[in-house]
Amino acid sequence: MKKTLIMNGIFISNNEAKTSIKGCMVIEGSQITYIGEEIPEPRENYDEVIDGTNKLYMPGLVNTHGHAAMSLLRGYGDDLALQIWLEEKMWPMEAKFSARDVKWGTQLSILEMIKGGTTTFVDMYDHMNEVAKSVEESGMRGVLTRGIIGLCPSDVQDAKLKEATEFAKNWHGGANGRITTMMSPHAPYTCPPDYIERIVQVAHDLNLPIHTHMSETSREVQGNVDQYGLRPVAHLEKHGVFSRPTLIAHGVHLTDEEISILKQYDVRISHNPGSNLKLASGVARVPELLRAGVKVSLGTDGAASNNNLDMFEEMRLAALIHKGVSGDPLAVPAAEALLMGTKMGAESVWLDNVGLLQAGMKADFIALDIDQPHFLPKTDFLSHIVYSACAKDVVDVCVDGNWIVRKGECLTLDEEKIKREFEQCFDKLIG
Ligand SMILES: CSC[C@H]1O[C@@H](n2cnc3c(O)ncnc32)[C@H](O)[C@@H]1O
Ligand SMILES: [Zn+2]
Repeated sequence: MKKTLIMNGIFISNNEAKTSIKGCMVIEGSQITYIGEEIPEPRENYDEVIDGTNKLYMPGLVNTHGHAAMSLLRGYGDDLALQIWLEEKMWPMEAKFSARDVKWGTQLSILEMIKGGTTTFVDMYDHMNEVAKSVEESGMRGVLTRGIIGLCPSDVQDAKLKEATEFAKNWHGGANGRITTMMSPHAPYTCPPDYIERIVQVAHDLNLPIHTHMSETSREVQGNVDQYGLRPVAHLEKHGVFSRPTLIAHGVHLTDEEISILKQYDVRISHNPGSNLKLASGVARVPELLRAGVKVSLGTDGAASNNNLDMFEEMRLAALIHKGVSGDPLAVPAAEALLMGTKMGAESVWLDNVGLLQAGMKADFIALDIDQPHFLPKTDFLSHIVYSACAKDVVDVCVDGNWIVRKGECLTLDEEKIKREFEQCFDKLIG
């Protein structure tokens, strides 16, 4: 088993008294086995010794909601509200997407994500075999799910459910355990109740979690009340969704009572501040959710509603917007925002062994080049990560003990080829 020593680095630690330590980290196979100030064994005992001078090591970022292939729609349909954006812009274009489009759109997003420090991402889309194969090739982690929109004839509903089931079954535990799967009714407004119940039944049969969009806009909430006489939380509860472990994307419009129901069921919320701001959906009640003990993580959503996949930006937005809205500077402190982007993100997708630099955890970590003006003074690196850093600062990325980015270059995917193929797909789509 390969044994690597990284020395002279600064490491973000989970020790509350000391948020970073100057020292070294040891990786054996796919695991972190040591982190501390001293070198635990003589240097000759290691297969690889890395000088971490001027590097800040931190856990890889976990993006808990997105649609990677939507990079093909970046900059298309800007400045619209969700429902019009979906119905008039996204869905008509997505109807033209082939498996090849999803492959190259996804690979472009994977490149953007891993070069920017994201080591795990959640993806809800169509043509998911292409996404899974791309994750496998890239070396990163993926929590993948075929998103199901049920506004279609019953034979099409049946076919989509079958495809989602086969995908979830075939890929759960795939890519050496780096891929896990979920079942996904797209949203309460796109899946009739009986269809939601059938999807929940499959999640029970396969022992898998559910991932869905919910309570993203006030229009959605009102529409649910008008159509079903219930707000989305009560509606999904009634149709059994929360009987499975559940990850909700957005959860912007929630009452106090709904927050306590979500807590009771241990439902997790993927907060997507960039997308919520861009689509004018509102600002999620993150401080209240956190105070109630709900697990809140961060997602970018797709590149068409963000318009990048930079998780540093989401951490910064999460730390800033809730201060602005509440008038409370402690609404989301920097340390909480970092946890949301790392450990809470991992826990939100039921990965308990990633998201922290600690012995016994998986070696999913990134290094930032801190020999740059915006990392001075060398005082509080946790603060610098949340308030000052960005995706471009990432130089090295390791997932499951394997380097997938070194010196800013992706080692697993062919960047030039991906850009070429992506542009060909795009030209064909608009041609
Ligand atoms: C069926 S695959 C996923 C589906 O979701 C759409 N989508 C992208 N962003 C959002 C969002 O913020 N709310 C709801 N739905 C969204 C995407 O266009 C795909 O059709
Ligand atoms: Zn989404």
